[in-house]
Amino acid sequence: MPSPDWTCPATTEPVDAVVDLPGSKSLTNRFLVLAARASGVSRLRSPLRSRDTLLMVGALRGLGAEVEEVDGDDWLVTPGETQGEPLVDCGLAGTVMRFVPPLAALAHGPVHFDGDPQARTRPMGPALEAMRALGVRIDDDGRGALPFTVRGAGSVRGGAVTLDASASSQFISALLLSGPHYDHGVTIHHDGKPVPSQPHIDMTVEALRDAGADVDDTEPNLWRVEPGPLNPLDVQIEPDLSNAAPFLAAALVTRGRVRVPGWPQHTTQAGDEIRDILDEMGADVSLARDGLTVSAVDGFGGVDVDLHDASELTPVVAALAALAEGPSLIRGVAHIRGHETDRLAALARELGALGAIVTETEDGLHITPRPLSPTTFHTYADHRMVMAGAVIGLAVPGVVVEDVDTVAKTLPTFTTLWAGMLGRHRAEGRTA
Ligand SMILES: O=C(O)C1=C[C@@H](OP(=O)(O)O)[C@@H](O)[C@H](O)C1
Ligand SMILES: C=C(OP(=O)(O)O)C(=O)O
Repeated sequence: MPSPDWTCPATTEPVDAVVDLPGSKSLTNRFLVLAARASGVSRLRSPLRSRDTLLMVGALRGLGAEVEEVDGDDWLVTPGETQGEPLVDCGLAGTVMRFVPPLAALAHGPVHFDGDPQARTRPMGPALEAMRALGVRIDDDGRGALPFTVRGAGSVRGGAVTLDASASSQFISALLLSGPHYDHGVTIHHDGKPVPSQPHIDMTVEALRDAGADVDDTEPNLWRVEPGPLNPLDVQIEPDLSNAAPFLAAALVTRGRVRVPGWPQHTTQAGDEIRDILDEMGADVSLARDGLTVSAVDGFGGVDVDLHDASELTPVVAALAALAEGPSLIRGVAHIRGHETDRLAALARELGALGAIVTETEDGLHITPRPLSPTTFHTYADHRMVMAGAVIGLAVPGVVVEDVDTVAKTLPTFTTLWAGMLGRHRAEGRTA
């Protein structure tokens, strides 16, 4: 059932706000997976609580781990053995549908996987084939997608495998995260068009090393993780930088100022690229000890940007592009047709309906701004479409974002934070 529509708050005032963002989805879900089979109890400090991370918690509990809330803000993760025949609900979470099956292969018995209707069309084929090549039995209906059953045999041979990860970096991250538990570890060779989202693979490698794993990523398109136990973790989760993007974009749209405290000086989060993009569009961007501050006094221009490494940013950058003073070209993101929805088609349709001239290219979008008129902004179960609609709605009074709660995939508090940023401390505008 779709959730309520949301009339986006518009403003003619410059925003001047400090926005505290909850933790990173990608970091939270990696550390959860590593902790679920570590050699002791791990502590995740300030993890993200959102649909994707709670689905991950549910999946790992199904596989026998305990996840317990402590001190109001942290999670303690205690590894355990799988009981029964769990059904893992992946929702629409790429991290759950890709990261959990290689772990489930270590269970003693079958583990079933399914998810939202849209999840059944997200690419999984190369990941399933690679697992089979490493010795895992999987039953599926031959489409290379959810639903499927992993027939856990208590151990996995592992070893070397070649796969095409051009549809998603998560295929590589998934095998690496469970590889230390395989008899021969895992050596992954990518063969195909360039792998997207390199920072997310770097994040996986760094998280594995935090847990004491021996990983070799020195050669392009080749990754090796040695077999061996993982140490328990005690980690502070960074704020989610991709979720920060719409708030920072608001500084440009309103000619205001937004600060996000806790912005890391060093990070593997792909969302960090938003700093360069906003700078190129004409914002003042400064990273200091008190966080990242973005401000703007004048209008802002379009960009020509390759988002292959940071494709999560596409919806918000496209929304900004539709409000910019010149045309933009977003390149390198053909694979986001397989994200929560076909994001290129969705953005072309929705920004086009508002009045922008948007052309889909083979690997991106060409956006020419035009005066925009309010309409219903459809979101296609995509949290980042909600964020894109909100950015447009700041400058175009009357934009209605459909199914707003879909944003809970990574940021359940989005509308509250948005209202707070605008100095209106309640989730405004619900019409149903
Ligand atoms: O590993 C991760 O946490 C992610 C990797 C990326 O996936 P793709 O490589 O499929 O784009 C990114 O877009 C997604 O939001 C999160
Ligand atoms: C693509 C995304 O998510 P997922 O982890 O489900 O792939 C995203 O958050 O933009």
